[in-house]
Amino acid sequence: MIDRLIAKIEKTQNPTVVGLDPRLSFVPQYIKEEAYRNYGKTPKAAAKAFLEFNKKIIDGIHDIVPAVKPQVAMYEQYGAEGMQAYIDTLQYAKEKGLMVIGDIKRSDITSTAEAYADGHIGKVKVEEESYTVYQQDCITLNPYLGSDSIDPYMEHCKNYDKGLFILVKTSNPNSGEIQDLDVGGEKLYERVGKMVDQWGQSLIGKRGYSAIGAVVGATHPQQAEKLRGIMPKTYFLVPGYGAQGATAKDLKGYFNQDGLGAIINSSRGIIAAHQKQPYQSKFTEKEFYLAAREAALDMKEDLQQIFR
Ligand SMILES: O=c1ccn([C@@H]2O[C@H](COP(=O)(O)O)[C@@H](O)[C@H]2O)c(=O)[nH]1
Repeated sequence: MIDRLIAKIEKTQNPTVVGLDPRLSFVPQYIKEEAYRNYGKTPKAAAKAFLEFNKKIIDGIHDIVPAVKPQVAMYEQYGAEGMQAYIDTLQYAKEKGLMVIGDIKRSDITSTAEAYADGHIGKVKVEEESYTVYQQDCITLNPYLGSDSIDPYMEHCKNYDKGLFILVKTSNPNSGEIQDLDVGGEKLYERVGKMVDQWGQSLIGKRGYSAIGAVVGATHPQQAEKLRGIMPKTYFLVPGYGAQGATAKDLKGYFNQDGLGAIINSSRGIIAAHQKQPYQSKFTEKEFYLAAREAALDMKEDLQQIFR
């Protein structure tokens, strides 16, 4: 998985992942009106509107970014119909050649983790038949339950060429309440970083990076620099650029000398660009996907300064 991701980053010359975190307030009126006409103002209508919205966004960006990161919470809140929109979004993104990072942040005891792993990055069996339900190349996990909670996913990474991004230092303002605690002379996030690096050693790809990556928020550049030193073979998934305030200037320390090692996420900053300047003045509401494309190209150019 990690070699495929690196190949896509190199092909697009763009270490960006577009977060597919739809909200009804982002969806243009014409899409919502059609959904409400067909299904009333129901969770089903919201889900149908999300799928239509996502497909247009994917059409707008699929050739200029390597990956998308659908955030499951946005879909799950609408129940079964929402999850169908999630599943259909994954499939459409894969059809368009994108790598897919499912932001599902799961964590549980081994026997339950096996079910999550089968469903999300493996296959589920119904008697002698087996099915791929969620078309994801990698998923996010919470490491709080320890290594036995991660093991089932590691097996599937090996068997199905999949990957993980494990929470190490999250972007939210209060992440330090737990992640910065002192544990025997080091910070908890450093200890977790070392553990993730260790877990990843058996899954190093041809390019020298592991299929077991880490989530490291763009809003914590000092901590990221420490982690970069602690875990040189671990790819970082970096949320926090754009809507959460981080800029390209904060991001140099997230990358290795080879120009690889990090992929930067922006969700609201791209998919809701049509509601913000300068894009709002340039594009009509119906052209929201063109606004997203331009915002993604602007982000690509912004990130170039890291490598100059
Ligand atoms: O530490 C973390 C881990 C995950 N996220 C997720 O990334 C996106 C960020 O969205 P923006 O609109 O670009 O702020 C969202 O899905 C979060 O759940 C994170 O922000 N920080």
